Amino acid sequence: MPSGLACPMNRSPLELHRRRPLVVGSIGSGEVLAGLDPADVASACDVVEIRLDLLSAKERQARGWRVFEKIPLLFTARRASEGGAGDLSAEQREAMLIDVIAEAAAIDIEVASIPEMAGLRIKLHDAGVPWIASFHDFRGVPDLALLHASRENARNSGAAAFKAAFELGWQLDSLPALAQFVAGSDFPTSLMGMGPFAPMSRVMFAQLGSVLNYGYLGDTPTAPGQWSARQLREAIASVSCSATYDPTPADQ
Ligand SMILES: O=C1C[C@@](O)(C(=O)O)C[C@@H](O)[C@@H]1O
Repeated sequence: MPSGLACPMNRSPLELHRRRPLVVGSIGSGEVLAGLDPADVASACDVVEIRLDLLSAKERQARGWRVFEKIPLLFTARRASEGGAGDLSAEQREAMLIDVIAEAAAIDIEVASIPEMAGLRIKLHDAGVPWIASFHDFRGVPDLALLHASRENARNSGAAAFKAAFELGWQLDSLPALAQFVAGSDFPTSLMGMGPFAPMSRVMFAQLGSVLNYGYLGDTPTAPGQWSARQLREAIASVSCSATYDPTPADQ
């Protein structure tokens, strides 16, 4: 199901499509943000994620992300229980995200934060800015029923896509069901492992139709086991598209 994400400020729209896995370059500190060359970033990824929770108040005010004027920006203010820094309250995170709506191609809202971000979701709807419903488990592979319920919650709440990141160690027997969760979905979905098998899982899930695939920019990973965005882009590009398993018609 193609899903055009409208973008303010003339940034190119994000087209979420399982046959075109996008690479998100995630920025994990103000120092990294200040040191990036926009042309270099544009060649490494399709979307830049600004982790507002990983920037200081001063760095947020400086709005250093404006140098990426031609690259779609995805803003995140991660809740502490899902790996966010600074133990920010829901009110603080919502205020940070509202402050960047005009610059955003998309906003990340955890599934767990959907109820408390009602005000933000109304503003995003009014501004025509899509949001990605996210889910994180740093301890292991989540129960598949929970993943399905979370994705339905995301869909019913108006998200443009569902994304889940989870620790992937030796639970490799869970891979066939996870593969089906992505490849068999009629709703834009992203999956990614973290930890020991993160790298291979990110290429595999991209092959299976994961729409947003995260790597880091600069030298600071924003999740355990990430590739750099450039490495991930090259790895995804180097696997055969004909190997893509897609049980649904191409126009879905
Ligand atoms: O949700 C995600 C995905 C991520 O956790 C990853 O596993 O690459 C990295 C985070 O910065 C981002 O917000």
